[in-house]
Amino acid sequence: MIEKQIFRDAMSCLGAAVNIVTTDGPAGRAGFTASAVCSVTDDPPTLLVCLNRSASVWPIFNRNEALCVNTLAAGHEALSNLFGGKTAMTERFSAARWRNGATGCPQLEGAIVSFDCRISQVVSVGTHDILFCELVALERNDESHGLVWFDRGYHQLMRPAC
Ligand SMILES: NC(=O)c1ccc[n+]([C@@H]2O[C@H](COP(=O)([O-])OP(=O)(O)OC[C@H]3O[C@@H](n4cnc5c(N)ncnc54)[C@H](O)[C@@H]3O)[C@@H](O)[C@H]2O)c1
Ligand SMILES: Cc1cc2c(cc1C)N(C[C@H](O)[C@H](O)[C@H](O)COP(=O)(O)O)c1[nH]c(=O)[nH]c(=O)c1N2
Repeated sequence: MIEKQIFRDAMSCLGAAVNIVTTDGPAGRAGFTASAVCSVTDDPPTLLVCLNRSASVWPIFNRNEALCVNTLAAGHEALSNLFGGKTAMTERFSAARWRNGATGCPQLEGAIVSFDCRISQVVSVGTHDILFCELVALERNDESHGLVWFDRGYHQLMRPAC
């Protein structure tokens, strides 16, 4: 069996977009930073998000049946740290501007793209739940530069034309 630390060190070699995943609904509002997000199928358009069941936000996502994946732009590093740390939910949300999407989940103003989704299926694997998320609506912002989590740090990605 490969040790956990060896696995994490190897996974740190995979660059990934950084996202703030939000929810709102009967259990209230919550959000956390996630790099474990990817496309599953385009028919129906579906993403997946991996959420640690020990996270404080887990019961809230588990009860609400919707979420929004807000992909962060260059300049969002501090916001990402806030949603990735042990900070109070009011402090996390007061650090940025939000609007409500079609599902009622908070959409981050200035996100590169926001995927507003209904959670269609949940599969538990080890410590995490895989949330399969069917797209309801999306909002794009084609002007901002990108942000990637690679080698345990943030890296800005510039658009070619800028
Ligand atoms: N998938 C995740 O749950 C995940 C992903 C990235 C970061 N994080 C958390 O953010 C913090 C900082 O992470 P880091 O990248 O600086 O260093 P790290 O050594 O904790 O993680 C390195 C890489 O391993 C993977 N990873 C980390 N924790 C994991 C987990 N519990 N389950 C599955 N994969 C995991 C991720 O790809 C991560 O980028 C840590 O607390 C980490 O647990 C969690
Ligand atoms: C860059 C980066 C990327 C991720 C994370 C952190 C950071 C900094 N975290 C951890 C997650 O954001 C963190 O556990 C919670 O925000 C902490 O919440 P509580 O303090 O338990 O509310 C995280 N957690 C998770 O379950 N899935 C993920 O994909 C990621 N990815």
